[in-house]
Amino acid sequence: MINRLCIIGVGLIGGSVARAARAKELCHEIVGVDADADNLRSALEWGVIDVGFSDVAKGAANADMVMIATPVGSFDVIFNALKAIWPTEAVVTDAGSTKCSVIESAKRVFGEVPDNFVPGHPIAGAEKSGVGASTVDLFQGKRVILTPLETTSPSAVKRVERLWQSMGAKVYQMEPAHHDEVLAATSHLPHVLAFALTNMLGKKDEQQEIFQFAAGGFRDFTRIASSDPKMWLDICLANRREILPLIHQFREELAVAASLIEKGATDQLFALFVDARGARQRFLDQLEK
Ligand SMILES: NC(=O)C1=CN([C@@H]2O[C@H](COP(=O)(O)OP(=O)(O)OC[C@H]3O[C@@H](n4cnc5c(N)ncnc54)[C@H](O)[C@@H]3O)[C@@H](O)[C@H]2O)C=CC1
Ligand SMILES: O=C(O)C(=O)Cc1ccc(O)cc1
Repeated sequence: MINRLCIIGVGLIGGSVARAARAKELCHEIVGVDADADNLRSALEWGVIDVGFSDVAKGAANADMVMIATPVGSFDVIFNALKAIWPTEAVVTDAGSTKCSVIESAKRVFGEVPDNFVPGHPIAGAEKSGVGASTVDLFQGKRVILTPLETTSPSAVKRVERLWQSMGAKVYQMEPAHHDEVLAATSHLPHVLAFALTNMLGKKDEQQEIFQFAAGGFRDFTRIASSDPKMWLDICLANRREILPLIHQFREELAVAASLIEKGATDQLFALFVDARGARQRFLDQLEK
């Protein structure tokens, strides 16, 4: 049982952790920290958190579990604010979408990554943000990746693992660099593509009102372009090393498709669609495992 759970960033993810922790009775008290006064007020009013602070150090004082759920570009600021009161007896973890950048940030601020800091990432979320979008069951049946270092305390890892498991998630461990490589392909690249496509069509729409005639496929493909711009700015900058080569690779794949369409290369174009459908089916089959 956690006594005092401190959540820094009570948005979609932080708010959902708070709601799940409350519902599953995982802690006695939930302290929320948020830079956005309106968001913090809502979290208090709705009973998502018990106490609210705008000051990181005040909020984290005396907590035995701290979860950082702010955009990855804010981690230097958060770690610096925590430095003066770094809770050596507590476990500190995070939910950031990139892991090498978070670890680098900890190294910049502390010299080395504290052994009670467990980097983590729930592979669950939505295109919405803020505490108003948080739900009690966001992590139910979802995966969470922890990327501990060799120096990370095994008991701290266990406590974070148990926290996510208690919220219904399945926990995996990965090397931080491997995490960033995998997530660049399955999450970061698709978001960049959705933003780019929607942006391109948005410019056309000003002249042609094309969105009026968009079907379900457009909605499916572009849902994630409604995601928070600040969060995705931070992710793209933090993991640019992995994202950029994939964008170049995608360009080549698109050029192949364009050339096959141009040539009317029926068999090859058909094979490309068959291969893509097969790959997606393999992905769907894996989700059921
Ligand atoms: N949205 C998603 O689907 C997922 C997001 N993540 C990661 O989780 C983290 C949080 O994402 P969301 O909950 O979606 O964002 P959000 O925008 O819903 O919530 C973030 C909260 O952090 C607060 N905040 C920002 N900077 C702060 C600072 N310096 N001090 C205190 N509070 C600050 C904001 O006011 C906001 O309320 C990000 O690192 C994101 O990459 C991970 C998995 C899924
Ligand atoms: O909205 C969606 O489908 C997402 O893909 C949400 C998401 C966004 C960022 C992450 O790091 C993990 C999950």
